Amino acid sequence: MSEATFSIRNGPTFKGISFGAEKAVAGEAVFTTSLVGYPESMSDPSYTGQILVFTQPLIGNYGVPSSEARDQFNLLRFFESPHAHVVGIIVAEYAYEYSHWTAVESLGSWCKREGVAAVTGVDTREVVQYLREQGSSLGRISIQGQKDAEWIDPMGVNLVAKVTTKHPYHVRSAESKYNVALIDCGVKENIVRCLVTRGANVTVFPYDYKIQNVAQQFDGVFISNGPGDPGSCSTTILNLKELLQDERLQDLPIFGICLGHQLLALASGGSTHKLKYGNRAHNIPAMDLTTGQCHITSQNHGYAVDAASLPKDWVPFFINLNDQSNEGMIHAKRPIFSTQFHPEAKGGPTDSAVLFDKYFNELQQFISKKQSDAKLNATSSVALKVEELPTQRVL
Ligand SMILES: NC(=O)CC[C@H](N)C(=O)O
Repeated sequence: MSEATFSIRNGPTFKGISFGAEKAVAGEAVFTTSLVGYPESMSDPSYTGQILVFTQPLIGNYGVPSSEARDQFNLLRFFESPHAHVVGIIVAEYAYEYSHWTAVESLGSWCKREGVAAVTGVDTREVVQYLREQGSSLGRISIQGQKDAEWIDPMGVNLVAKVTTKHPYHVRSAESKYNVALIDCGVKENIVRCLVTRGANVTVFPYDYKIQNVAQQFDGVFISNGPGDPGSCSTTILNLKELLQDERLQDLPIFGICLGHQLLALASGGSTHKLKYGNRAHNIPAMDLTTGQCHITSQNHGYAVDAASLPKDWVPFFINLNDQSNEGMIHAKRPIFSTQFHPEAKGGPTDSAVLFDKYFNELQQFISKKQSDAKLNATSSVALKVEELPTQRVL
């Protein structure tokens, strides 16, 4: 066990003990107030390049489940992607002893295998007070006796290109009632699961795939979560712009989550901005502006859509009841909507799973319309043989 320090650029330094990979790392320091779900958060590709500070003081007490176990759809049973994406974690008290029926190893041993630096013994209350005042900052973890890592701002890097599947893959549902094209900007496994368990075969495409060329083969398009600044995803934004403008696809259902929401807003002519310190928690209240109902939501984002920038025909769908930031948008005439929060949860509450049901109602209506409308039955410009694709993400 080595001594380690966590430093914030132009800010304080905290001394602690390393319990993960003994490796000097640097990234953006952000905090989450979620109480559980560290395997899910750390394997969520949206955290790529970040040092995650947990405000929950005791972390590691239920160990880490198998990162290989898969369900009947060949999806990872316990993780949101096959690997950890945070570069480091900071905790107040690491639980060296762990116990849970799903645990196969300790958090420390998983961090070591995954190359994630981990520091315990830090006053995380003080870290968060600093980050709340100063805003998200660059951070680094140093290990005694090792050279420090250079400061890195991951937001200046095309992180989506790092985490997207390298080739299209196909996940088959039991019923095969619908066919959904998913744009993978760093998709969480449970988003794919929420689609296949409702009867959709899901074809997952790399983030820069010309989705507009194959969209006619599908009953709906889905845009995933993902890391980094939405503004740096220009290829996806251009593809989405063409998709939205295609006359033949005006009835195509589209659903976007988190980065997917931000990209849809940018492709429609709206704008985004960086929040002071972001929203990362599993209990953030978001109000549905169409019903007045409040959903308790799972969140992990540093950017937000400017509601006032939304062009004509788009209306805010949800609003954050803590900071009043935009939490979603809905098209006034077309079956398109998106949310900043995570209706798929993992971790977090499932209050908003109903939004997947809304999407599936729209897929069903689209299929019925296609059957009675010859124009929409036009064949796609690129014939894609989904049966020949691999069945899991290509790293
Ligand atoms: N979870 C996400 O998709 C995050 C979106 C984006 N990277 C942000 O930080 O705002």
